Amino acid sequence: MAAIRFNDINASQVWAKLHQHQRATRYVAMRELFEADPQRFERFSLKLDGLLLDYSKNRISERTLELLLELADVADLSGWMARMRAGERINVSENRAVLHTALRLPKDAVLEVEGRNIVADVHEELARIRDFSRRVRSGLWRGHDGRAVTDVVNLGIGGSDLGPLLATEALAPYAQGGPRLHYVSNVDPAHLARTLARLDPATTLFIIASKSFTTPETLLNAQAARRWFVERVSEAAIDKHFVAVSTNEAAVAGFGIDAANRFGFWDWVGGRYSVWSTVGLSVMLAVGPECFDELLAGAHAMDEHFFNAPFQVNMPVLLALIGIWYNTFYGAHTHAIMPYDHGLRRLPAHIQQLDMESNGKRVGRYGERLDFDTGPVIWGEEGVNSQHAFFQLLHQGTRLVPCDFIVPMQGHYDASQHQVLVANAFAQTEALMRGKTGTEAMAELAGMDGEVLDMLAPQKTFPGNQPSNTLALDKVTPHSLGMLLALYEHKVFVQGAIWGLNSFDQWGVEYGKALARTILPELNPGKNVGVHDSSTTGLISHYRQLHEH
Ligand SMILES: O=P(O)(O)OC[C@H]1O[C@H](O)[C@H](O)[C@@H](O)[C@@H]1O
Repeated sequence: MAAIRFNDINASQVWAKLHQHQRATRYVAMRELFEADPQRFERFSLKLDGLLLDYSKNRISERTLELLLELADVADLSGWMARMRAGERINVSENRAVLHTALRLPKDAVLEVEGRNIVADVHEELARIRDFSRRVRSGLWRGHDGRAVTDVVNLGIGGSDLGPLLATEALAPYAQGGPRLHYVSNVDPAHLARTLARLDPATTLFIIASKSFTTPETLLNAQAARRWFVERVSEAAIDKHFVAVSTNEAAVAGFGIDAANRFGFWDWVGGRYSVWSTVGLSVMLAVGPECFDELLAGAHAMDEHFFNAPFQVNMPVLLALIGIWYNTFYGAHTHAIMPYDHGLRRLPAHIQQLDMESNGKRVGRYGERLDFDTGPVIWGEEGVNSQHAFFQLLHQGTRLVPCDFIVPMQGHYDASQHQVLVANAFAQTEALMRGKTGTEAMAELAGMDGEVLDMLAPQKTFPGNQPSNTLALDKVTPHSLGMLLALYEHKVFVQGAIWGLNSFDQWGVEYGKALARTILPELNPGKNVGVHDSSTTGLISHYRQLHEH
């Protein structure tokens, strides 16, 4: 089928067919689909290495998938995949290639982009952070007074914080004597102050992680950390305690960091896709280069699967299509992510940035206004805790909330207690799917007085039909974590490609940066306040009044 040149995917026949199909099937209960087909799990699940994707608890049939796969063809998904993989400048608004997949290519691979084998560049920087990490972890790298590093503070925000923080926490069981890691992202001085209060400058290493090296939050924290260090030690010792990860060589030098202490990457790595680059230095320091290599290998295994598996057995493609089914055709506004693993508790935050910054767009890649809903609101919390917080709404609220359950089959700690975690996850997906009918609720209340029964039965009824995917990892290892994160990256890519938008810019965030710049000087008593709405003006003067006394 010929690809659509301009983004009128919603004018395609298959788009209309999907709407029609949704209208015709929307009242089908998943529990009936399971009853009618004992093979449903086998037909709607996939395995890849240590990862099982069960997507059978969705409001889908073979026909639904057939139509969704047709949609992927009409949107020229395979063309967009090939363009990304080859390094074409598909991030059109910033005129950049999108090559985070190149960061996990093995050393002997070759990827020529605009006349240069970028795999060699990638492995050169990787070798540098491996060498640095080994020296720090083994104690060869010493602070100004000869002591080894015990604590590392990563100063970064957004993609320069969330991915590394998540990976460090998820892989904590692999740390084996590495330094303690701390992540400071917020410009709220409390974040840095509380972290530094526990640290000894002589045994602390700071990583300033900023792709652009212009992000105000990170630079303010970096300057404050530098002041804290210089006051307690000396300017001359900075070289032993500050390193930077950035694409901006000049700004790093301007900050006073030696070229030997700068680890680079490239403009074709988006911030939210950068944990695989030298931005992952903090992860490598925490768990060691061998584990980091395994993380990369896991992501590469997912890349190979994504680029090569037929779409009907392709995990990221299926997750993306099912997401589009609810988002676009059911009008579901949100998507919840529940990791049943304490180490993965920051996964929802990472996916939130990955997905919402990538696909939170109302304009297509050609600049045209999109006439349909795009990226959903991503939210979530670690499993079990979330059951005691917001699952009530999932079970009995009025909203359709598609969910992902991420469940390791094996934990790193007490096995029998871990089993309770797994049982909870499975039980929730079952209950959300099955629900409890009015008749079932009545049967449970048998023997009760009629009026009480009429009042109670509806309240003890659960509509069910709440869809979920379960991602069952054998265990959270560097390899399976790499696979999991790459799976979500590609899911987001597929959705963006089908909706026809550029998943790789973030003008809304850039706009936010400019806004604070205007108001900051106006907060100072005596300074002119420009024209704002009465609310903003009122808030500014409220602040000033409090600071005048
Ligand atoms: O790494 P930096 O250049 O400091 O950017 C940090 C973050 O800044 C903004 O929030 C961008 O939208 C993110 O994508 C980016 O990860």
